[in-house]
Amino acid sequence: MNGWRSREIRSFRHAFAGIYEALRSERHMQFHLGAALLVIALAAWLRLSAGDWLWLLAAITGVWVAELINTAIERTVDRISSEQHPLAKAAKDTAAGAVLIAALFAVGVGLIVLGPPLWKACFQ
Ligand SMILES: Nc1ncnc2c1ncn2[C@@H]1O[C@H](COP(=O)(O)OP(=O)(O)OP(=O)(O)O)[C@@H](O)[C@H]1O
Repeated sequence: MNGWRSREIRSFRHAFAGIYEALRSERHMQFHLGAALLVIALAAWLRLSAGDWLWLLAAITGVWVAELINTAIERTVDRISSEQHPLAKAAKDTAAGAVLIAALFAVGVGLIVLGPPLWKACFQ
């Protein structure tokens, strides 16, 4: 039981270390953190419904997961070789494409969910 628990704690520690490392080294991750905090603050200020919160949290999670996987793929490709190769380019570009799709989804959700109540709060 104790062994199982310490293994679980170690896994959590490794996962948090990965998130910290990505945040420390990737300026895109820092931007995503700032954007997520801003969106959460706005959602709290606008007192959005539980359904709206779910859309926002899904969008934030999607971007973070895509960016973390993108970072892992970049690191793996760089670890294998620093030589220029079309497959290395394809791997990195495809991973970047995943981030782009998640980010576009997040922008869409932000406009649909935050746009109308924000407009109302600011201009009506
Ligand atoms: N080994 C390689 N072989 C061929 N093309 C590469 C290679 N490494 C990077 N590239 C090309 O350069 C682009 C930028 O790669 P890089 O590793 O600098 O990531 P990045 O765009 O700086 O990402 P981030 O800003 O998130 O760190 C890649 O998307 C790819 O098109």
